[in-house]
Amino acid sequence: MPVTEAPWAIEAFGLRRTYTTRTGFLRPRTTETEAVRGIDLQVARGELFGLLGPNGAGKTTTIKMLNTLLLPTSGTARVLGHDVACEPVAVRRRIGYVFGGDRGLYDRLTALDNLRYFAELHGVEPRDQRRRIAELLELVGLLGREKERVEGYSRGMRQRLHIARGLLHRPDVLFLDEPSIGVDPVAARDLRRTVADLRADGTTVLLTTHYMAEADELCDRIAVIAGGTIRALGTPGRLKSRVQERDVLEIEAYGAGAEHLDRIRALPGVRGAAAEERGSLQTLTVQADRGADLHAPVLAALGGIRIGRVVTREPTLEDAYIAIVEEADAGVPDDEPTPAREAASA
Ligand SMILES: Nc1ncnc2c1ncn2[C@@H]1O[C@H](COP(=O)(O)OP(=O)(O)OP(=O)(O)O)[C@@H](O)[C@H]1O
Repeated sequence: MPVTEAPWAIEAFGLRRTYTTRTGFLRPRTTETEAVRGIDLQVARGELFGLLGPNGAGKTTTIKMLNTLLLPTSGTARVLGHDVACEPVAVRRRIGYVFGGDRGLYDRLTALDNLRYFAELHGVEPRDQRRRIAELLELVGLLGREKERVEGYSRGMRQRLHIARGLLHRPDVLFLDEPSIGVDPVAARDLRRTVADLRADGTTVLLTTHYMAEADELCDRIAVIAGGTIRALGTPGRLKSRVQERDVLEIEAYGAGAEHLDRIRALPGVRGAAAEERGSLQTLTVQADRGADLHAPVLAALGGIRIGRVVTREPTLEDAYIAIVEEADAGVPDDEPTPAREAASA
């Protein structure tokens, strides 16, 4: 019988995961956290798919179920046609997993020795190792630096070495969990280029990131997860179209509190307001109906506090993301089409 390859690189249907934790010694208590509450997802072969969501949304839990590190509480998922729960070995053979941060490399070894060690661990044939490692060092831009100890590497270089490590066994699907965390902007740009090259080579990539510009630049499609469910799914353009009828007012402020944001949210024409803190400076982002001139009323709502730069700009993917997550927080029901719902309505 001819072997037919699955059309999708990744599929998930009704994927759920609940964590059970026990606390207390004398009076033990069990707490249940529903981290993922029914995710439906289909990622095409060769696609670069982004998972975005606030802290605790369930992104890492989803990735860990898809890459066989965690068993789903219910639902099913397949990678390249292999069921993650019933055929974990077949799945592991075809995937790579790269996570951000400092774990997973041997600092006292050179980059080359790290890659040799992991090549052995992944069962890369000894005669292929030298060529494969050279290819990967070239791909991630570390050729010429491979004989240096990793302890002297910058964060960006470490991340690129992590990616090389994850690709040693030529996986068809690569899970990249926050690769650019803590990496400076120039190194992050180099990393993005490496990720784009992977996609150009035909690798399917599932990427989680908190950097919207990164997701906008790289991803073919994005799913926004909040509270353990997918709240929006589509191309970056499609997600941005959700906020295209809006203007965004950006205000630098010093000392704005929750009461100021509430006052702004109550203004007619305002669709949402969020604040990002950087030291004593806050950047307030106010989304308003297009054409509603809110300059004066917003400044009045901030009466009494020091204001810096004020600009009106076009909405970005980040604004769409904020709008989606705020709707989720406000308990607005989500009406995203999912594979399961599409099949049900067909
Ligand atoms: N091992 C665990 N035991 C208990 N609860 C957990 C465990 N791991 C995660 N959680 C909880 O599950 C929820 C989802 O966590 P998860 O790490 O999947 O989110 P995330 O979207 O990856 O967040 P972040 O962006 O912060 O990495 C959170 O409420 C988290 O506290």
